[in-house]
Amino acid sequence: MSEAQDPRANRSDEPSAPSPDPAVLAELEEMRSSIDNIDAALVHMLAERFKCTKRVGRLKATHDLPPADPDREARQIERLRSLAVEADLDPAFAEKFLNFIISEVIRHHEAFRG
Ligand SMILES: O=C(O)C(=O)C[C@]1(C(=O)O)C=C[C@@H](O)C=C1
Repeated sequence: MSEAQDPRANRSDEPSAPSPDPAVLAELEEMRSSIDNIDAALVHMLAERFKCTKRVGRLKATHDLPPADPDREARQIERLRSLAVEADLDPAFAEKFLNFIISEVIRHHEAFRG
């Protein structure tokens, strides 16, 4: 998107925002550093999960089992929704996130079957 199209771009006829207090910037940097650590942990955890599900996919393909198991998914969703509530995370978001991951896993499982 060009600067002209970007609604967040600073318009030349508007004064620029005052520079924030250095203490505010330091706090923002500290929080961003934690966010970066958490994002890295998420990537590593997802990589481990996909290593497991690739083994499951190979096993299912070898033994001619169906890629998807809706009963297992229903139990996973139920469990994650309840964990989300306990953790003060939106359960609908937790469910969407799990479904997003599982749909990618099923795509991998189907590719194993050829
Ligand atoms: O447990 C399985 O049977 C899997 O294939 C793994 C998995 C998952 O990613 O958790 C993926 C697809 C199934 O529908 C259910 C669960």
